[in-house]
Amino acid sequence: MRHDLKTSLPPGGVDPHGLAPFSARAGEPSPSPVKLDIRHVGFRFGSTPALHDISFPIHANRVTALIGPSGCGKSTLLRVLNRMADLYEDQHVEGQVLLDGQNILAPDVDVLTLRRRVGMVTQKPSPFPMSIYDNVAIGMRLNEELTKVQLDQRVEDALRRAALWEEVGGLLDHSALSLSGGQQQRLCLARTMAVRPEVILLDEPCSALDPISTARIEETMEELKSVSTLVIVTHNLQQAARIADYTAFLYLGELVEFGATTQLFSAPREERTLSYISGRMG
Ligand SMILES: Nc1ncnc2c1ncn2[C@@H]1O[C@H](COP(=O)(O)OP(=O)(O)OP(=O)(O)O)[C@@H](O)[C@H]1O
Repeated sequence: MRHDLKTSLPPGGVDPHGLAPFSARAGEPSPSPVKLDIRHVGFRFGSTPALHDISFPIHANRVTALIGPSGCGKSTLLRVLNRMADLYEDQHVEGQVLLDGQNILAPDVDVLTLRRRVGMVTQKPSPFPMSIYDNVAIGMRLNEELTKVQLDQRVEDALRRAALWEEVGGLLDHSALSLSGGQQQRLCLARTMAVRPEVILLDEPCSALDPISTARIEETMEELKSVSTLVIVTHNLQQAARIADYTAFLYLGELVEFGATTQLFSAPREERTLSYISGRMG
């Protein structure tokens, strides 16, 4: 059942800690085509269901946030979007995900090509056991013909966008495994951005970052929108309200509500969304 909850929230939405209203983005996002169309997606680990009949659009050159309590299926849905979920044993997926109109869940899709178009930054950083430079350069070396100068420039650009250049610019030949957890997280972000995917999936990309690095990554996401489509899983509702154009709220594997972030945080249509964003659930 739908409720009009408009009158129960302050303008801009509520803070789960009761500190201040969310500083939600102003106004509705301007229209843009659908890049990924999620249609009736279901997912099971063996006989255990994790996603039920999820349908919503991911708009091109916009940021879409996936929010919801722990275990509601956010990461699983993200992994379906570039077929990383294929790597689970005994997994069952149903429905369709159309990327520019083509169903990426079809069995004949080349997943390596798909993952070049739809890149992912996982929740747990996974740097390769090689130098910092090679970690960022590896995807470009495999996919593009670049001169050394071009490669150096792209590595620097990706590390700058990931707010890591100032810390590692002089240590590019050091092992990536010598970096701290937060630095490794930013390195993996640089590695994904360096190959310029059309869609970037980010699973809690700021979970190990300090506020300054978080702010820089949020600026980068804003910049990346001109060339990419972004989907971000975040537990930080303030962050979703700040950076996302659209937000999807999942609960127990179901999509409860999808809409423009401004609307979802200031005038949620569903009682469960209100409970979650006001800190009464989750
Ligand atoms: N490899 C797996 N095998 C079996 N069940 C799994 C597996 N991975 C996740 N699950 C289950 O699927 C459901 C969704 O998990 P998922 O990691 O997608 O949730 P989430 O919303 O991303 O959680 P969190 O916010 O804690 O990261 C949970 O019930 C989880 O226990």
